[in-house]
Amino acid sequence: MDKLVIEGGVPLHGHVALSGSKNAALPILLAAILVPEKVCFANVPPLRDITTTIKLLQLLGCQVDQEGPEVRVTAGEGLHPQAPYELVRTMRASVLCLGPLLARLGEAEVSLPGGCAIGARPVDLHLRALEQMGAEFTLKGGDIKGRCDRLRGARIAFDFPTVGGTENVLMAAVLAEGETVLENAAREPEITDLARFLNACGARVTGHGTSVIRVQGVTSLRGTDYTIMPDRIEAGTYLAAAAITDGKLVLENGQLEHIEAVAAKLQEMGVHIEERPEGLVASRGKELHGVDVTTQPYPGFPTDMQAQIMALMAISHGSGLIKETIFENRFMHVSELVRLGAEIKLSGQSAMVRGVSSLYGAPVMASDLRASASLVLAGLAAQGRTEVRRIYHLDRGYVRMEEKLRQLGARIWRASE
Ligand SMILES: CC(=O)N[C@H]1[C@@H](OP(=O)(O)OP(=O)(O)OC[C@H]2O[C@@H](n3ccc(=O)[nH]c3=O)[C@H](O)[C@@H]2O)O[C@H](CO)[C@@H](O)[C@@H]1O
Ligand SMILES: C=C(OP(=O)(O)O)C(=O)O
Repeated sequence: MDKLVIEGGVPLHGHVALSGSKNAALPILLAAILVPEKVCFANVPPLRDITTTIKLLQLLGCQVDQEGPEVRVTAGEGLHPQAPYELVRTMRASVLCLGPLLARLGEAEVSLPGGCAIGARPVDLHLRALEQMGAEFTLKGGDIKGRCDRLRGARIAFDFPTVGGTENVLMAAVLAEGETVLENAAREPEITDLARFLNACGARVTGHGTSVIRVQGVTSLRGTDYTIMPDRIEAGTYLAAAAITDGKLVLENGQLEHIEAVAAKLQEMGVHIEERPEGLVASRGKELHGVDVTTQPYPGFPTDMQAQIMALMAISHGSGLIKETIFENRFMHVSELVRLGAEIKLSGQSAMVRGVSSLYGAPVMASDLRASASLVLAGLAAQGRTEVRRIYHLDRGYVRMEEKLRQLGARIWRASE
């Protein structure tokens, strides 16, 4: 197993190129199941989750080839409807093949993903919405088995603006008969990216980016070329890296409009962020201050940035309260940040962070993807040596993070345990 070793205390400087978005690429690659012709994707981030998705597409009968960030998928004849547990358990996003398989084949057999370190992560809202469109489900041996004739359009009002649920239903609706209206739909930029891809294939989706999405079903989709959007969570993480090390970074292809809530909180803390032609420029102001943060669905502050802003608050002046409202167990990084000298008190879904003047290197354990990123950030700021173990979590979502950081001046390397 690999670990990252960090000698902290070096301010980061330079340009960093953002990779394609993991959370956009995963559903969009699976949406290719809907398209019988070849689809050519660019800017696909070379990540462990992408490799898993490609394996899944191949198991489902798609032809896939990959050259770096370019991935070509053909979902021709002879598709299979089964997504096995071995793959689904390693990547929750696998459940997003349910909507496309039902729409394309009229059947799907996808293992129930189960929970993960950050929470239970149920899919009841996905299933209920697909049932409204005519699908029938049974659960046997841990597998969801779904069947339908051609799905029919429906008016679906989500109880909560679920990101995965909106994606699954949106993909199912593009080939359904008639109109589907999704109310209280998720508004995340990754949903917009998915809708744009589907429209490029001939789908008729409007309203994406708002909470009411309308889909006029069509009978088939055609192949296209599509470039995945840049990763806004990677962007937020590097903004935090500039601030926590007291450096100055230019995030090439960073888009402020996708991370306004994050930028606003960082600015409130004292970070300078500017949008320039060369990218987003971030540097620390004179002094950083703690702020209160509550995670919310987009356009609110993203849960995927909660751990990283906590690391930054750990070395800011004053205190701040962080409330996590999306996942019930997304505070696993707290005890590890405390090992580095942070002062954080947990109470239910809230964490009170009292800034300290410095952190001190220590061995720490990553429990999930963004927790890993927060420990790397803290390690970059800490005095002495930090070792972050179990970084397979980090590799699920950050492209060559240690190489990118090293190019910015960080003393960080990968070693095996
Ligand atoms: C709203 C939100 O911030 N969603 C995040 C969530 O998406 P992801 O798609 O994983 O999760 P959802 O948006 O669906 O879930 C958000 C909340 O709804 C609940 N829920 C969801 C589906 C369902 O069928 N039943 C149900 O009860 C979940 O338990 C959770 O509390 O994790 C991703 C990875 O960290 C993030 O990129 C998304 O931004
Ligand atoms: C937890 C995350 O991803 P996933 O939904 O793939 O687990 C994330 O992107 O922060």
